[in-house]
Amino acid sequence: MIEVNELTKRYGSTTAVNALTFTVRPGHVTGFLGPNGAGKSTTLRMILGLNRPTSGTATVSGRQFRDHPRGLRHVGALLDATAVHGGRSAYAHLWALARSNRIPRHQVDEVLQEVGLANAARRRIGGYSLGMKQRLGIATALLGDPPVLLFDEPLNGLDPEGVLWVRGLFRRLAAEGRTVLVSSHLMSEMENTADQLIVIGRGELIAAESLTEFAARGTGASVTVRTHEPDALAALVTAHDALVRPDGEGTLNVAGLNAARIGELAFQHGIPLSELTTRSASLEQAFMDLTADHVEYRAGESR
Ligand SMILES: Nc1ncnc2c1ncn2[C@@H]1O[C@H](COP(=O)(O)OP(=O)(O)OP(=O)(O)O)[C@@H](O)[C@H]1O
Repeated sequence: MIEVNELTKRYGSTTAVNALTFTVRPGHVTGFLGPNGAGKSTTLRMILGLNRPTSGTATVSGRQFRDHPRGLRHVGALLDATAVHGGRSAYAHLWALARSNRIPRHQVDEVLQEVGLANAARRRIGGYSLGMKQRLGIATALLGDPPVLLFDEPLNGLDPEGVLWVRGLFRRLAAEGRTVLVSSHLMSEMENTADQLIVIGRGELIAAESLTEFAARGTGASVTVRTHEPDALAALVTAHDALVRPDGEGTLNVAGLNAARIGELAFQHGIPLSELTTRSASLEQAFMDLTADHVEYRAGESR
């Protein structure tokens, strides 16, 4: 369990994290989402005791990280996969960490096997691709077999097979009863990865709910209607307060009325329809709508 309470971090006049409060429960993969600069990495670093909060607290299994004697056996984390000594081999890197955390050697072999790096373990990390470095970062997080795991943008640089593997791994770790927190700035990465979401923007909490609840927000759903009498249908639904946008030959995009009501109106007025399809807004769109007021940088605008 991770508990963040009124957590705040200021850098001079910049408030990176502002009175953030949330709980991450075991047994779930929790997505930690927010646009670039929202404060995700700063929050993760405070949970890990790497940054000191200006105020508030962050605890893991009820204790602040710096008070915990078990190190990597307490929390495993992947923060920046490229921040490793390029001259060492993956094996040497993991074995050094294992020794200093009193982790038995066989766990080095096990995690290398788990992440698919067993055959590359003796090669210099400097020659690794970004995807291989991400796998090594995940191996490092798993090394101490910890009950709580944090991953900052772990899908960066992974190929599609790697993404599928990571999703399966996270689900398995959660099913084992561990607490798994995964950050991303892309909803599309989280919708098949996480079952719980914490959404932040400009350092503040925007939403903490299940993916199902998030999807049910259903902002911006519209209906695509095809007919050979588009003008008559457009006039009809507009008279019932719908918004209509032509969408190609004989096709209208209608917002503000549901498909059942549009079908009923068309039937009553003798307008034949050849298509009537509800298009729910994508989760990505719902995420963008939700965080629109909290985006620090936006194309074509100065701050
Ligand atoms: N060491 C620092 N000194 C000054 N400002 C900082 C520092 N670290 C972070 N910030 C600022 O704090 C805010 C939050 O940054 P943070 O890296 O935590 O966001 P993020 O959500 O992880 O973003 P990204 O998805 O781009 O990694 C940003 O405005 C950033 O510029």
